[in-house]
Amino acid sequence: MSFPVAFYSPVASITQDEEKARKAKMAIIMERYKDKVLALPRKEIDTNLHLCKYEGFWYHHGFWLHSNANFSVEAIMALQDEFQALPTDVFLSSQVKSGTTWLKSLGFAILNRAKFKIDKDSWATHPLITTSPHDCVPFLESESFLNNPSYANGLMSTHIPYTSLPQSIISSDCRIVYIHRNPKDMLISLWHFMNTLREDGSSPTKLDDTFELFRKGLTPNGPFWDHAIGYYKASLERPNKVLFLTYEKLKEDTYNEVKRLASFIGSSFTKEEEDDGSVQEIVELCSFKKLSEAHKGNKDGSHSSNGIYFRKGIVGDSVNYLTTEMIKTLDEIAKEKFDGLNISF
Ligand SMILES: Nc1ncnc2c1ncn2[C@@H]1O[C@H](COP(=O)(O)OS(=O)(=O)O)[C@@H](OP(=O)(O)O)[C@H]1O
Repeated sequence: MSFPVAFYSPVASITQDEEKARKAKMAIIMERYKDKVLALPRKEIDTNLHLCKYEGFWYHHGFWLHSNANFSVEAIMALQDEFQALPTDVFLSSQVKSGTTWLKSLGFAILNRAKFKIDKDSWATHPLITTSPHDCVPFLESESFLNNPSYANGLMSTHIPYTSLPQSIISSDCRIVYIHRNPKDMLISLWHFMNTLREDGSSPTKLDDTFELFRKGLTPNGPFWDHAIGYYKASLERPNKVLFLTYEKLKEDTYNEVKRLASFIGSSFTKEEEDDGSVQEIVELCSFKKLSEAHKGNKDGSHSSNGIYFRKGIVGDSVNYLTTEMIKTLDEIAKEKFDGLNISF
């Protein structure tokens, strides 16, 4: 399958000339980093998953070489060379399938609440509903961002590991918010997602196979554990700059975590807003229930793919799929990797 051209952009459609221009730009980036990428260790896992290892993490390579490689290692290299963060920027970071869509929704609703009202009567016209969380907050390393950096309105997201972020993000005063998720739930979410993307008629990936890859760290932006550790350590070293959230805590105490998030990104709720129900309205607007109702099953138009980001949205679903042996293996890896660190698994 291929994603719609403007998948991660707020532009529903682009002209043929614009399409030509963006392809030309991506071709330049591909060419610029060709030799560097060719020299990287590679794993051709199957027709849908070709990974290469860069700075300790695995990535897709090539923007159009593979069906779902909207992200690519070339993009990360280009960002490392060129991207300039502003001190006022906010970056929402995550591993895939760890709460990215939720965090994007919350960040966007919080920071834009003066522009896009969050009271129930305004929900129908809110961009999180009329477009999608992924349209509202672009991925830094996505093809559409690289082609349209003007989309960067101060709120961006990324799956890039902390240690590979463009230097200007690390050294500037911007804020980084990371969302971590229990690796077992993340794995099950990823497995379902990969099979949902598989529209080429091939048989679904077996859980055993995805488990094996995950265990070895062979998932896009993996190893999962190293990704979390990078941001966790950064949050300890620079607590005013990096906030480490977890999907589970956000589920358990959404109201207070949303307040904490707002305060961290410099947009605290006033006493008046708390009293008039604004926090609760954001919680509900960004809830799995509201967003999945708005996007799931919508198979028409330019946002046809948005439903794939909503499955169950619960904590602990992995116990319904993983064997006792698989759980034991993953817990042992986490225990060893997260030893001495207060990271949940
Ligand atoms: N608003 C909200 N609240 C709670 N949970 C939510 C929400 N939106 C998405 N989800 C669940 O998050 C999982 C998808 O993860 P990501 O958003 O990180 O996916 S992606 O990396 O952007 O593709 C996936 O988890 P699973 O249901 O376990 O598969 C989604 O259902």
